[in-house]
Amino acid sequence: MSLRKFMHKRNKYKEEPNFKQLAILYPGFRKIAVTDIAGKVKINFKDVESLKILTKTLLKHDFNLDVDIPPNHLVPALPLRLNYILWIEDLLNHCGIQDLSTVHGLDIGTGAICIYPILFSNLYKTKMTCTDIDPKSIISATENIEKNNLQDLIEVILIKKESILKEALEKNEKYSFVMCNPPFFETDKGLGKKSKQEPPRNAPTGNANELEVKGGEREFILRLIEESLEYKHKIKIYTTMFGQKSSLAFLRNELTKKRIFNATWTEFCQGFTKRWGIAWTFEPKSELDLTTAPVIRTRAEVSKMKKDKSMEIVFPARKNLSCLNEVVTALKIWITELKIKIKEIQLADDDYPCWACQLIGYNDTWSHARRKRRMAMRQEALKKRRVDKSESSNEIDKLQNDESESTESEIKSVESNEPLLVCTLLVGEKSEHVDDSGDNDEDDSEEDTNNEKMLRICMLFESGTGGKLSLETLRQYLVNKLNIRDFFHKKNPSKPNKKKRKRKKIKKDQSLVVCQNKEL
Ligand SMILES: C[S@@+](CC[C@H](N)C(=O)[O-])C[C@H]1O[C@@H](n2cnc3c(N)ncnc32)[C@H](O)[C@@H]1O
Repeated sequence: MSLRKFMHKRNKYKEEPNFKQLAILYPGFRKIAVTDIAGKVKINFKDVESLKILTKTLLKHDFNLDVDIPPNHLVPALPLRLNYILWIEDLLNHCGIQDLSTVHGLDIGTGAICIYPILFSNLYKTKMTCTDIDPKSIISATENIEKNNLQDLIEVILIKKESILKEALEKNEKYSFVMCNPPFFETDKGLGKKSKQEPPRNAPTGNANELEVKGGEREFILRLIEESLEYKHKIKIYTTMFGQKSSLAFLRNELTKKRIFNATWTEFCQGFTKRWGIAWTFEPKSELDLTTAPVIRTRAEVSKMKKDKSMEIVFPARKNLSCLNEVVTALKIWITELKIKIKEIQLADDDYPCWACQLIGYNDTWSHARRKRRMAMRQEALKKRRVDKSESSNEIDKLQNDESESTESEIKSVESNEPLLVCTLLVGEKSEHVDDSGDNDEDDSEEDTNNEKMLRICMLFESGTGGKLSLETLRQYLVNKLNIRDFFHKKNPSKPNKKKRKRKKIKKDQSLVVCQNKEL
């Protein structure tokens, strides 16, 4: 499946480049262009030379940049590079920086074209410093910078392998962001491993120095995280890209282990490849909250959530909750009342209308909500009555003791600065829908009898000190708010509700006593 529709919304390559126009305008491109029997102009993506000319032509046509790509070096695919750049722009905007000409960025492992710095300075006049350990890449990068007259904005540093950030931070005290496209593969395994997989759609480019590193991308990024702990606020936003899906969970886990909670991740989707990005900061959340920054997460996430039936609420549409919009509006009100942060997620899923967000709760405002409400009402009533001074002061003391007990455990989680619950919420109308895997989504349609319109809220636990239990209690809270307990009990008549079970138990106990009395 093409991932083009999940590209960043401002990525100009969301629309396929017009190859016919490029062939007319650029003789170099014309040489590699072929016209198929339907009259469509194409190029051979399995040919390295064609890829090189495509990148050079697009840089000229879309950015007025002239570059040389030395032989046997990585040919940067522009849609991915732009996706990463636009995400960084989003993160900077999110922390209040709208004018990117005022910031200074750092690009680790810039490569022979110096692709990220030349695009950043071309697009936004951003000041960039870039590093690499490969002297040949540094020479070529410098030539490309000078060719485009960008030497006032970009400085290049040849660094030693040992440290990732040290030398760049010796040159400049502070950076607004750091970006990095590290070598993906483990030394001596990378290129070999690649050949065992399905043949790549595009010709592989790049040499072992560019693509391989000891320990692979994980080791490299772990080193970057370690070093970030040393330099902390010297860089406002730390980011990196990576190429293996399995690294996502690993790296997020590593950040959590190192108690770096102000972090986020995104997907970069282009053509038929997906890459991932993570970002973290040591700034206080009051100034820069990355957990609420814009991200792109595609349907794989959505499908996963839809398959996880354990944490979902399915209920029939009804007055005031008759469609997706009404449910989302109600949820937003209830969740805001609970002082849970809502971070909307852009899903870019045109086929399945749904709304998704990440919820971040620091305080358990949803457990025992009824008890808390009752307690508040009693306290209010007591204050009003003020009849017997001694009696009421005793009772008020008792209530205050009760309250302080219940809030103490909550305060602990608030003070720890670590969220109690981070979860993803996906809300949609439960309609006939075939997902990516080809599974029909109506497999479990036991609940939607009588052709009633059904709505669905899926909840996926991400992290938090409260564990999955806190998600379950939040689910219970929403079930109560939606007032759909009766619907559940109608569906499962064999399982009476709590009140009925209690009544049944009392009846049973009473009849037992009667029997015992009779026996006596
Ligand atoms: C995958 S290439 C990325 C090139 C370019 N940034 C791009 O996206 O097309 C990785 C680059 O990192 C460089 N590199 C490897 N180890 C490094 C280190 N410790 N510090 C800086 N650069 C490093 C390599 O020489 C190579 O140019």
